Amino acid sequence: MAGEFALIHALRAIATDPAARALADDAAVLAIGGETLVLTLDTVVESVHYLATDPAADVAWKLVAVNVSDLSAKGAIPLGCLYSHALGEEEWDRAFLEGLDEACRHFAMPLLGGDTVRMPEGAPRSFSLTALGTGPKDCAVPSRTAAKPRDQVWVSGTIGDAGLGLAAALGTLTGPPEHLAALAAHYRRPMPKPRLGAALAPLVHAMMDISDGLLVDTARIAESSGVAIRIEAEAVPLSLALQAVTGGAIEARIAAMTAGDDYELLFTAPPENAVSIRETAEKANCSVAVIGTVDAGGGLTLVHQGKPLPLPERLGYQH
Ligand SMILES: Nc1ncnc2c1ncn2[C@@H]1O[C@H](COP(=O)(O)OP(=O)(O)O)[C@@H](O)[C@H]1O
Ligand SMILES: Cc1ncc(C[n+]2csc(CCOP(=O)(O)OP(=O)(O)O)c2C)c(N)n1
Ligand SMILES: [Mg+2]
Repeated sequence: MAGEFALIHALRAIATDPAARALADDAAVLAIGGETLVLTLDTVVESVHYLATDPAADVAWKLVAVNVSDLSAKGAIPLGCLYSHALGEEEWDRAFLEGLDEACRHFAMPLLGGDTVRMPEGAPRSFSLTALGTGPKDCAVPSRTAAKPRDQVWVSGTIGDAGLGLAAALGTLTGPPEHLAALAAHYRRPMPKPRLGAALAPLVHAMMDISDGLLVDTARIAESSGVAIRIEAEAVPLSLALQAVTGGAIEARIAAMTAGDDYELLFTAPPENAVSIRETAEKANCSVAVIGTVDAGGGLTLVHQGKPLPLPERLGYQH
């Protein structure tokens, strides 16, 4: 099979239960009695999702955070998690558990169980986590399929920090040490926002988290929803650290929009909800920005200072 896309396509014939959302969403959505259970599973693999040199506690944090990010995008509040641990060196494993404990406490997601295995000598390690959350009570669980013409496109936080943070962690980026440290922290310790996601759920049409890259994930909403989306490159929020290190020119913006590992929320909402969205974000102490618009039609277009900008060859990360 050619890769991630082909495999997931083939799996759709098996995962026909409506709760699977046709394997076209961030999480499964299972109605149980009057409640909605939201379920997701993400894995981190050495040398693919984290560096062997990353501190063990940060690897555990990332494992928890990438899963909480999927719950957040569905407006779900964490309920608990199960994880699978590949045994390693004793000290490293101990530090990993400290990070796991810290992250589970931070996101109020108790560890409920899991599994432990040993990989063959020398094999890279991987850690999987299944997160469960409770979906919103008074509205539908936001999907990738509900963007509508006239919607505004929004993102939370800033984009591209983790991508540069990887370069900082690899030592291939130069700049003021405090900025490099801030960028590396974005890479190692993503900060998803479950309270913001839950508060936004009633106000949005489509919502997902950005894991593979802003452009590719926006293209996924456009395709799933059967709409056209136009992104204004200059409206994409960039951190001061990213601007200071890169200068913030259009090439750096494009790199930020395609790097991935952001774990921010990407959502569309009707313009009449804009004031409530800004108030909601302020209450949650989070920043949000309008970066584009939804129209009838299909596909993704990029605009820079009013002029069309050709899409980069690579819109984001692909396995
Ligand atoms: N091995 C698998 N078995 C079943 N479903 C899968 C598998 N791999 C991916 N999926 C599903 O495919 C969809 C897209 O996957 P992915 O890109 O990993 O989602 P996300 O970015 O939200 O973590 C999701 O619905 C996910 O549950
Ligand atoms: C060592 C290393 N190289 C490259 C990356 C970049 N990267 C790897 S996977 C990924 C996308 C997110 O991972 P994925 O498994 O696709 O998560 P999902 O989309 O399922 O949430 C990115 C941006 C990284 N995080 N670490
Ligand atoms: Mg992915």
